[in-house]
Amino acid sequence: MILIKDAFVNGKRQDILIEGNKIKKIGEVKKEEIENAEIIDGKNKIAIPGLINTHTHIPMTLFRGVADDLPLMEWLNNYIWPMEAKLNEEIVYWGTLLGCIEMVRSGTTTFNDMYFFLEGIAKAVDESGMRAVLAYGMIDLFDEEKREKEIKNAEKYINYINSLNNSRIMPALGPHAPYTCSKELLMEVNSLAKKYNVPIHIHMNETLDEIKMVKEKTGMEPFVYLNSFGFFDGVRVITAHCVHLTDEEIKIMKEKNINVSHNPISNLKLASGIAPIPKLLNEGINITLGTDGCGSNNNLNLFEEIKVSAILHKGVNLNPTVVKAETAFNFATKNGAKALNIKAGEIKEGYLADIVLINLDKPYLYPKENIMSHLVYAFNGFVDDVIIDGNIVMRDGKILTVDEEKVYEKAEEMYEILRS
Ligand SMILES: CSC[C@H]1O[C@@H](n2cnc3c(O)ncnc32)[C@H](O)[C@@H]1O
Ligand SMILES: [Zn+2]
Repeated sequence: MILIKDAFVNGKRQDILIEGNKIKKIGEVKKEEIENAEIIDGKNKIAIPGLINTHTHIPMTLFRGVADDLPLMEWLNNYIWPMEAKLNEEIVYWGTLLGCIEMVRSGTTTFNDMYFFLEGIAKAVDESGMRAVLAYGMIDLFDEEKREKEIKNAEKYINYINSLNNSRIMPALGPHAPYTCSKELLMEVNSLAKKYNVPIHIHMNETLDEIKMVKEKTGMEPFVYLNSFGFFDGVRVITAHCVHLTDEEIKIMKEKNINVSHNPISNLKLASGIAPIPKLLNEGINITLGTDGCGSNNNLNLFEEIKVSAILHKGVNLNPTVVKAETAFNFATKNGAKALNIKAGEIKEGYLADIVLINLDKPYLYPKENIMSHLVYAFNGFVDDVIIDGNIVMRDGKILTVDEEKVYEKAEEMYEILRS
């Protein structure tokens, strides 16, 4: 049992009692209700739900700063993919641990990832104590032999993740994008998602160039094309980016209940464009937030994404009311939980105990009113305590699950291999 005593939660001072991996009670907890509970003093701290990052390539922490100031296709073809050819389980494992440390330190408790070498990723996630949805990233480049290999790999990894029997680590399918995956592969992904009851995580409509490629090949915009062969039918889909969309595509997204992972910083840095979030919100589409990988962001601090999503759309729409503070905060909490189908993203009795505490004694969090505003517009993301699945992962700024110094040392070592 864990008791968070006297924290500021859901608008008032109260206690939070955690039993197992769930929140048992919120309110006043009496001595008789707790046996051997670990007590965390919440005085002067605010408790918020752990943040949910819905689009990452976590081992790409090791690609931070290696190829800046480039457009997507040049970035991928000339820098990222050649370096990714050197990856192995060990490199990915240490890169993932580095990413987990960064996310925990900035208040993220769950992430939705697409990458290669999932055994290394899953091992690191398990050790770090984080919650994650892991998809093997599939690319067949329209080649039949590659397609068969990718489908086998994807199925193998779903079975592998399931075999871990760890409720914090869930499988998904990750076809990279319509410009790198054939129709046959995408149709097989739809069948596998139904067979294993797993979500699909895919890049959609990130740049004008890729949309042009899909239109030249199929005569249709990407969402229209995928919808034409039932890709969105009967499955849960999280689509990253969604920057350039036609009205017809937005209609499909609404009809098919598609979840959007909005990645404003990656989109700005790669000069891909700005997603029409206010328009999607008006249609009732579920908007969540993702950082994307560290090669294009260049960090995993979701608080930055919250702030940018709240201010960017005001600026481009010349309207300060379009994405309000609480709306942006919900992108990173409630909405992310909905997309990933987990009972998290809110501090409520019966919900998963994924809780973050922030010490309010910081110059940028005074005066201590309008806390939601501070979290969105003023906070830098450095949190103090993190509980995931009912376990204390960070306490008073110290990560308890991994040896941080060793990870930093290994990250440098792995980077040397990648750049050699
Ligand atoms: C198939 S695993 C994931 C694959 O995606 C690459 N990637 C990283 N960021 C982006 C992005 O913004 N758009 C498209 N692809 C991206 C990553 O390097 C892996 O190769
Ligand atoms: Zn991505």
